[in-house]
Amino acid sequence: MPASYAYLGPEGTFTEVALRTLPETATRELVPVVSVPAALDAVRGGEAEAAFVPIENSVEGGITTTLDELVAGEPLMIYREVLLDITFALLVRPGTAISDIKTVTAHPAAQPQVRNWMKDNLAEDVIWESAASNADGARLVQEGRYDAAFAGEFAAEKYGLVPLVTEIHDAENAQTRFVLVGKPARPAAPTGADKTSVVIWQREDHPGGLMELLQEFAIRGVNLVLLQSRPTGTGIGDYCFAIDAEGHIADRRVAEALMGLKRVCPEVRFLGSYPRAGVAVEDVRPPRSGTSDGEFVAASDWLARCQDGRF
Ligand SMILES: O=C(O)C(=O)Cc1ccccc1
Repeated sequence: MPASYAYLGPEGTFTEVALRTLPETATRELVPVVSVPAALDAVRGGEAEAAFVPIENSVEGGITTTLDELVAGEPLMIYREVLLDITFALLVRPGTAISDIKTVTAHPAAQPQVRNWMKDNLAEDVIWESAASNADGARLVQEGRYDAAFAGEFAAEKYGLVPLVTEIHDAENAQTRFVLVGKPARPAAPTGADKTSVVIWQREDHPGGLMELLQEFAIRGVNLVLLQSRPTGTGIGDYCFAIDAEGHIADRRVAEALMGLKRVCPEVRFLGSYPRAGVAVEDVRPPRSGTSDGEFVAASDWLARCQDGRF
């Protein structure tokens, strides 16, 4: 049996479309599961080699279920990311007119991307209910549970539906980011256009606390591309921070920043270093003066010589 990747299903999700862009899926069995936690549990339980799940969208920010699952429980690591342009279609059973629509459904992350369109085009009292995924919403329309679903146009045929309206997106260029997650192992070698994800916990609430943590990146010239606070669940005001930084853990400036955080945070969870989707190596900004690998190595060599009295 080939190794399997579990993904947020059922068949026909944006997640599946994004997953199929990864060349290695040609040799994997792709298994749709009902939720993000189910996909990650399949990895934790050893039933799947990896899970593929949405993690961030350009309109609303983080997909909190995914972040919360990665923050807690048995550690997992991100190995790949995929960016997908998202535009919705309004899927209905054949014969449904727009004026017949009393109930609609989709994944909660779809709502902010279709809210204005709904206001302008559907009845004022239309009822929205969340589905486990956009394709699951389509399946529920097929079953007659709702009148319409926002989903990818490609999902229509699978569920015997028709796209009544296509190209629905309140924000131009809306994208969703998906990640391939597995059990911890050595990250792939740097490609030159990489990203490192970590979750950090603050020691205790104090003035400038977050700034002190961010400083570990800033002084080493490491650029951040995501900062998301999540409640730890231990009390009001207790937060951890999910951070994506440019660079790879094999880069000295990133490694030194992580060591700096490890010294001052009660917990640092390394979530992986992996190639950055949509960024070519030639587009990566060169390290700020004084933060290249060569400069870090030269500085530690110099220190060793001082400690030896060999200068
Ligand atoms: O993959 C899907 O279809 C999902 O349900 C997750 C999702 C939700 C909103 C935008 C992109 C992906």
